[in-house]
Amino acid sequence: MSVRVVARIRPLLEKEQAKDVIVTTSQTEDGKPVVKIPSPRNESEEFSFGFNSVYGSATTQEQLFSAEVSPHTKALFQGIDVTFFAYGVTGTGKTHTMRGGLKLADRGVIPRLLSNVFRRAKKIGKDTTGNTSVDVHLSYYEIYNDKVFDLLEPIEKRTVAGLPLREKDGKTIVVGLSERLCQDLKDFEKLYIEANNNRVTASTKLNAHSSRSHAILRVKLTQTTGDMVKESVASAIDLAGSEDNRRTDNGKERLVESAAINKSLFVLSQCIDAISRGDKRIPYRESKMTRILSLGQNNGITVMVLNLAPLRSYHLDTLSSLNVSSRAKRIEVREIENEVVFKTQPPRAATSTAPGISRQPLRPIASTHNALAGAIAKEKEKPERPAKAFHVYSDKPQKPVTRSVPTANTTVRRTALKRSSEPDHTVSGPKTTRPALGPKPKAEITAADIEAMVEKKVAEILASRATEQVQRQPSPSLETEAAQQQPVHLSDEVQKRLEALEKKVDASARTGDERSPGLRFLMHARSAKENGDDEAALAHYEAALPFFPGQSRLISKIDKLKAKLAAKQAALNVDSGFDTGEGVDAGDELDVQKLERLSPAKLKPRSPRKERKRKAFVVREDGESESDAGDADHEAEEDSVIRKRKGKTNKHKRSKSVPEEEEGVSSSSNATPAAAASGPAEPASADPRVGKLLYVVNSRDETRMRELHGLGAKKVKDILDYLTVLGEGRSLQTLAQLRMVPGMGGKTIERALDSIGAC
Ligand SMILES: Nc1ncnc2c1ncn2[C@@H]1O[C@H](COP(=O)(O)OP(=O)(O)OP(=O)(O)O)[C@@H](O)[C@H]1O
Repeated sequence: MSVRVVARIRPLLEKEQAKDVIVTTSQTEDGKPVVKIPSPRNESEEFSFGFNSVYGSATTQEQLFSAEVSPHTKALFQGIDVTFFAYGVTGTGKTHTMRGGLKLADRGVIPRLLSNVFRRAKKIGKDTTGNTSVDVHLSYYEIYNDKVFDLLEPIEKRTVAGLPLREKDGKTIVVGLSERLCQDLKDFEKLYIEANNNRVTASTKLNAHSSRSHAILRVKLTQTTGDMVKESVASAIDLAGSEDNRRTDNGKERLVESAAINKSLFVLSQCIDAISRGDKRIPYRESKMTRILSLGQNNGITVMVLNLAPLRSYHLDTLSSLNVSSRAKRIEVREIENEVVFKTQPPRAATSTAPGISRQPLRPIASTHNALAGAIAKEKEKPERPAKAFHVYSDKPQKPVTRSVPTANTTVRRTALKRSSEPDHTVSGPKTTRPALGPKPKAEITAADIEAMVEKKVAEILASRATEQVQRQPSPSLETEAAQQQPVHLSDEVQKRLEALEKKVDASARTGDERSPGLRFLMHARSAKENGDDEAALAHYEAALPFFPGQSRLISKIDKLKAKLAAKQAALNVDSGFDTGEGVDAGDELDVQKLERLSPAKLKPRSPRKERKRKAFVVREDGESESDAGDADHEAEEDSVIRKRKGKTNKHKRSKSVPEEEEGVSSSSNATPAAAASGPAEPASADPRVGKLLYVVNSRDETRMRELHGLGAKKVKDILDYLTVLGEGRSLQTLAQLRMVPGMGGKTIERALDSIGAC
């Protein structure tokens, strides 16, 4: 079964006006529900995105619950895990959907679900005249700035690092998470209200109670009949909203949070993309949220609610979330009942008797059954039933099952995956042994920490893509590989620009300019853009925004890239034929020709002549002339940031050290990216070792690089980082280029060449 994806459009709020509504609901001719939204470039064109269900602004909480949640409580009691999560831009109604208001009619999915669970549990007890008992345990935690905090514990107990995650028996575990027994709805409400007070919220202009963290509620049901114990979990997740910092007027701290939130959502969209493409490697591990959500790895039922605001002011963000969520429909999950476990000796022994139930953190199930999603067209083979792999649960030494289950006399019949009843002896000591955090833990998370985290994640994603690309290629012998390799050339001009920018960033970091991380992001963004990787460029520009709040050129670049990617995605949807009736509707007003005009990666190959012409004259899809105007302006902005700082801190040195750098940049502003990318190549070296060395480097294969003399872990990492900045599919062509990598001096290269020669 696929992830069920439903869209919910919120009503207009006070002060919002009907004339600004651009998102509407509709149906295809064969009755499939769609959300419609105009193209940001041409209002007369409309995109249609299909979902399993679409709920308009008049939908009540009761209606949504009855249609999307209530039917799954039966499955939950059958032992199937269920996950509901709300996704969408900030202020679109995720918290309203999940939590809702205090009035009875306004209550959201979570209180209604609990109410259902208790009612059903009571009925089961009655129907079985007490033979079956149902225990309900609650865990509630948040992921704030990529750290996990227990919401059922007082804030003073939080540690700086938050709770660690661990993989165990195919599940992602939050180590040390507390669990509370709830007898009835009143118990739950008390706990839930208290916990929500702990949740990190802050005011923003857009939404007075905007949630700054992802909140995950875990409801564990333990049904005991005689010596049989069945356990299942309902997870209800209210994701933090991606947000547009222009509209929120965020302060610096909020901007840093925002970068972390946007990044984790970016990683989620990367996971969805990777799954729907059928990639082997899904980047779950790049963020805690995706690791916990394990979308597509979890067995059971998953319902994603896409919350939408109907307004024009959300246009691009809405389009982007429609794109992501419409792809999520392709994710396959398995509805597998959890195993019944019989009361027995300590479950740890049971686990040790169950061979083969160990998690392969990144691939196992996703790469098998969700390879299906992307490969639906490729092959219809049924993958093997996987070891069960999901859930968000606590492995804290246990109360629930172990407490109520005798520890002798009975045996385990099946593979015991009674994870939450397993005492975890490997878990480190109780949380109180960790250094307690002061009342304001947020103060300890610096902008630099977040910046490093964000940068690392983006770099990792890009690096993993690159690695994957290398892995996909067959691996012929070194000689033939080196000979066959056709590196993409970056001209001297482009190299100079990147080098100059890099110097500026370093200089800015040395003098402690707090915007230096932002400059670094800009550099990475430009590099990605040069290389045609718009997604990476967008991610880096967005990461840079908090450091240059309100900068119009940067904002405009982000908008243009978003529009470009949205159009590109829409074009791909149509092109692949996948989304007929779902996603962009090929039968609608859009046609391939129109999309082609919108799409940056034109669908049809051009003749070389046309291509040359295009490079010379064409206006890029993002609205910038392919001549230098756009980049030059932007560069000027970056330069001005640096010049201002230099003016302040280093005036007297400027005349000596700056000209070379500035010359590099200003001359580069005259170079068009297209022209630069097609500039003349440097002559190839006559020394055959050079080709081999460059081949090994460009393979991005860490192990092979480490085999060369002089390339230790740090240097290899520097090379990989440099290649990441260079972009996917790009490579170093000359030793001169290799020398630009930090730490790759002449001696190092000589040693590496010698070792190549020796092998
Ligand atoms: N279906 C709805 N009916 C009535 N009001 C709604 C609905 N959906 C959202 N709202 C209102 O819209 C505002 C924003 O909603 P909410 O706080 O749930 O957004 P959110 O997506 O959770 O935002 P964030 O990501 O910032 O937490 C709130 O005032 C909420 O009451």
